Order: sequence, then structure tokens, then C-alpha cells
Amino acid sequence: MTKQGGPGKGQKGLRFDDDSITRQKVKKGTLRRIIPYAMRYRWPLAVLLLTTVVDAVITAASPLILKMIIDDGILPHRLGVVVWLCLGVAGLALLDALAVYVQTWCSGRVGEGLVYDLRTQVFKHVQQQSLAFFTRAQTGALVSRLNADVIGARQAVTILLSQSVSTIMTLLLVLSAMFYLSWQVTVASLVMIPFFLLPVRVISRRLQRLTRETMQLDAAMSSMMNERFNVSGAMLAKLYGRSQDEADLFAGRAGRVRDVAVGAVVHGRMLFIIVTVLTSLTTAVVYGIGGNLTIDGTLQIGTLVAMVTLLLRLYGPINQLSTMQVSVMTALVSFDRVFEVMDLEPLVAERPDARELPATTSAEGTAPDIEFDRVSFRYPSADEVSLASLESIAFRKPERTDTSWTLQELSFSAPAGKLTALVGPSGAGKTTLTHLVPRLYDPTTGTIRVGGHDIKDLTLQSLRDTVGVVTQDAHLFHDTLRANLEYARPGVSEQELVEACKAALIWDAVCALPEGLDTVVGDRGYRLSGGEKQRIALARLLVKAPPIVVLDEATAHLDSESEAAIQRALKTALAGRTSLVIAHRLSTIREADQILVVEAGRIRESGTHEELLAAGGLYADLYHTQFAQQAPEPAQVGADRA
Ligand SMILES: Nc1ncnc2c1ncn2[C@@H]1O[C@H](COP(=O)(O)OP(=O)(O)OP(=O)(O)O)[C@@H](O)[C@H]1O
Repeated sequence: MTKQGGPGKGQKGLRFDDDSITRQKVKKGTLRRIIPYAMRYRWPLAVLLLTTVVDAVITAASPLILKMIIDDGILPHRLGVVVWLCLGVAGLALLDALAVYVQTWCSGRVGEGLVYDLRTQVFKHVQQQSLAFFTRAQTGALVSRLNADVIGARQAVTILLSQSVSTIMTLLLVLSAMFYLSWQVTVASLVMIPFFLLPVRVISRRLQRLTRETMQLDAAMSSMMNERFNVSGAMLAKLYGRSQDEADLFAGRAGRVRDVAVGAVVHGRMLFIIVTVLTSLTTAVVYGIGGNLTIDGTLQIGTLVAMVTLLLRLYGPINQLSTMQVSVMTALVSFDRVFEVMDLEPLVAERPDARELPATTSAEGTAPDIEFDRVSFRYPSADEVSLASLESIAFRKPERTDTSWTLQELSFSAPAGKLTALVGPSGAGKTTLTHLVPRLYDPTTGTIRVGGHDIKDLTLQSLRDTVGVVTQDAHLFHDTLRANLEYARPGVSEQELVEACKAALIWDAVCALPEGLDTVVGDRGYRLSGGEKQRIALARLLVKAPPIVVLDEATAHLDSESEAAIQRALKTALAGRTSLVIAHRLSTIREADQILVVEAGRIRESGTHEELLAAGGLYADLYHTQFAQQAPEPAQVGADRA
């Protein structure tokens, strides 16, 4: 998340003008890495280069024909020559149009193909990152890698190959033609060019920086919109009465985008003005000197016209040549930024020789057990999981010291098919512990085994097929209930969906919805109550039917009817499964076959409810402060257990 000094105030934490972001140098070897991408399109690229050469030849040749029309046709009154040469010019114009058409098609094919390749690769790679990466990287910055940078990277291939070949070919051919026609006029017209090249270079460099900064600021702006326009962000702004501050903060960011964009437009225009002035001055020189030579009779009038036409065709490539280095650098930096994301090794990776976890069912006695063997865990630091440019905040100092262990030397076994409850004070590390089982994070030291297999030896797919997780605030996609449930197991039958909903005691509520299972839910859809959402999450778990269940019970206080419904639904969901439950309800704790008391990242006590109460330790304290008031009437306990 973006660190903020406070809405509307100076954004000290944000460093958009950070050198690491705007002045990035291209890393060594980037060019070499681009080649395989380009090679996939070698045929369209070859045609692209061929048509570029054809275009350059026609550009240089047509003024020469113009000269011949005037000098060899019009002046000596030879109509036949004029007609044939004009037909030649028309033919060349058509050929050039065809060449440019094919060139554009090939360039689009290569460019868009490259955008597709890079986008799909980055998307897949980002999905493989560990949860730690997503807790740090800004969504807007990530989205901009897939949009702006990927498009910038496309330029690298198209500019590098087609523009550079076209520029160099045109320059060589046009200059040769000019020298051939009159070396004196050519030299005179070229003398001024160096005086213009220096300012062009300086301005292009500034333009490059401004373009990069615009990209970064745009990413920050879209990040802010992403955060503020989702339901939770919008609600927070309203509840704390910060709408005006938010508007001011946004106006500040939009203002910077405006200022930088104005700078970019002005610099771009300055380049254009310089080239126009240069063209006008040199045209004047050519007409001045060439006119003189024509009056002398040294030059023919057709040669003079051809010289001026060639000169006008020279400045486009000269301008491109002076800015090409900058354009190529900008495009290469974009490639670099895409590679930077792709080089980020996922912290949780599958071993090359990973094995499938043998399929098990949830039938009593066949679910695998879970074993923690001296497991310690420390949350990875920022530079291990993320990139400064994805956080919009440069790392200034190491974030943590080696002593900040979240879990220390945990050893326990959650028996197969049994319910293990985790209790403990807030911040003790219970959620962190459960995140290690489906490998959302990997332990820093120690081993976790499922069914006797080290989970690091298993394929991620088979592990995640085996472990089902229900978090406290279950997320539902903005889609129909049916699609949300099918997400757990694509292809599940209607009958199974209905059964899962019935078992999670949510079927009646689903039937009461405007369109039943086809009601759109999630962030922008139909709002379900907290209890309903929990039971939908349980139904989704039942659709998946995993042998191991990791569950974080809702802390929200529910009315006794909903509480009883969830409790019954839970009993069904957990039956026969190896369950690890972060328990907030006395009823769950009483049901547990084993209770682990977690405090400050360690397991302090373990046993059954009765044993731990009798021991009079931490659990007994917790029981009296947190759970005792939930104690139901004796009659209800009896009913629950029945
Ligand atoms: N993504 C994270 N990065 C860094 N530290 C984290 C992260 N998530 C949690 N922590 C820290 O780890 C510690 C344990 O947090 P955890 O959420 O596991 O506790 P908990 O026992 O589940 O608490 P609660 O019952 O309040 O949910 C806390 O000090 C927390 O600040």
C-alpha cells in the first residue's frame, strides 16, 4: 500500500522523481534477451525490412526522375519523355504506397504479436508470485507494466529494426543522390546541421525523462483510483469524512501529470520547431547558392528542383537519427522493466522434480495428517519479494532485523480426520501458521509434512487440491453465485452445487435471492450478509471437497440462529477431514480433538478443552476472558453435540 504523509499534505513518502524510476539505465544484455522475442517473427520482420528498403530507394529516386522530367523533357520540349517519366513517377508512387501498406501490416503483426507474448508471460509470471509480493506491489504499478511498458517494449523492436534501417538507408541514398547532382550545394546545405543536432539531443533526453515520469505518475494515479473506488476504500473515505481530502490528494497527483505532460508537449513541439527552422534555412541556402549556379549555367534548373526536394527528404531521417538513440533507450528501458518483473523469482516455487500428493478422500481415516517439524517463519523483507518501482516507494533502509520471527520452533501434529483448534491472543501468529500449509508462504526453517510428504516436494497443484481454505472475510468475485461456486471445481454438476449449498445451510437463502444461483454477487453485485457470505464460502469449500480444511472462523457476533446454522454447516464441512481451525467460538473449541494455544509465535500449551482448563495456564486465562461468556445453556450444548 502507498505510504502517505496524509491526504492533501506533502507526499514525502512518494518519490516519483526517484532516479531509480525515471533515470533507469538499460541493463547489460537486454538487447540479447530481446532477440529471441524478435526471432519468433522472423518472416514478417524480413518482409518489413525489405519493404523499408524499397521505400527508401523510391524516396531517393523520385526527385531524380523529377530532374529528368524538367531537364530532359520540359526544357528541350520532348513530350514523349515527359509522359513516360510521369508514368514512371506514378508507378513508383503506387509501388511505394504498396510497400508502405505491407510495411505497416508487418510492423503491426510483429509489434502486436510481441505485446501479446510479453503480456501473457508477465501475467502468468505475476500469478506465480507468492502472497508476499501481492501484499507489497501496487496494483496500478503492476497494471502499468502490462500496459504502458509492454507497449513501450514493442517500440524497441519496431524502432530498432524498421526505423533504423529506414533512416540509415534513406540518409545514404538521398545524400548520394545530392552529391551526385551537386557536391557544392550539398556541402553548403550540410554545414548547418551540426549546430542543430546538439539542442535536438538535449531536448530529446529531457523528453525521454518526461515520458517516463508521465508513465510513473499515471500508474500512481490509477493505483489511487483502484484503491479509492472499491467498496471498502469508498466506505472508509465516507466514514472518516475525508472525501474532500481525497479529492485534493487526487487533484495534486492529476496536477503533476498535467505539469509533466505540458513539459512533454512543449519539448516535443520544440523539436519540431528546430527541424522546421533548419529546413527553411537550408532551403534558403540551397536556393541562394543553387540559384547562383543555375544563373551561371553550372546547374540545370531541374537539378536545383531535385536538390530542394531531396533536401526536404533528408531532414526527416536526420531528425530521427538525432532522437533515435533516445527513442531506442526509452524503448529498451521499457523492455528492462518488463524483464525486471519476469526476473523476480517467485519465493514459493515448485521443485523441478516435484511429485503429486497421492489423491485422498475425506472419508473417515483416509485424509492425510499435517505435521509441523521445528518450523520457524519470518515475513520476507521488501527487497526479497518486490521491486521498488512496483511500490512507488524507493527502499531507503532495511525494514527488519533478523530477530523479528513471527513463528518460532513450532512442532505439532494435526491428526488425520480430526479437528485441531488454534487459539491465542491477537497477533500471536495463528493466521500466519495456517498460511504455511497451502504454501502461501514457505517456512524460513523447518519442515511441514502432509500425509508424511514434505510439502516442498509436492506439486503446488496437488497440494492446493488437497488443502481447502476458508478465510474470515471470504472473497467473492463480481460474478454469479454459480460462477463463484464453480471456481472451486469447474464442471461441477447442478446437483452437486445444490447439495453443497444445502450442506452449508445456505440453500434457502440462495433460493430467496432475486435470481437464485444466477444472482451476481461480489464487490459490485448483490451484498450478502456476513453470515451468508461465510456459508457461501463453506459451500465453495464443499464443492471442492478437499481432504484438509484450514478455516478462520468469523469473529463477527452473529445472532444465535445464524450462529447455530454456521455451527451445523461447519460440522458437515469438517466431518472426516483433517481440520486446522482458528477458533473464535467456544462451541468449536469444545468440538476440537486437540487445542493448540499460540502466543508470540510459539505453541505454549496443547491438549483438550478439559485438560487445558484443568492445567490452569494460558488457555484457562483466555477461556475466562474470551470464551466463558459464550457458554451456551447446557441444553444447547447437548443439542449441538447430538
Ligand atoms: N504480510 C505480512 N507482512 C509482515 N508481517 C505480517 C504480515 N501479516 C502479518 N504480519 C505480522 O505477523 C504477526 C502475526 O500475525 P497473524 O495475522 O498471524 O496473527 P493472528 O494470531 O492471526 O492474529 P489475529 O487473531 O488478530 O488475526 C503480527 O505481528 C503481524 O503484524
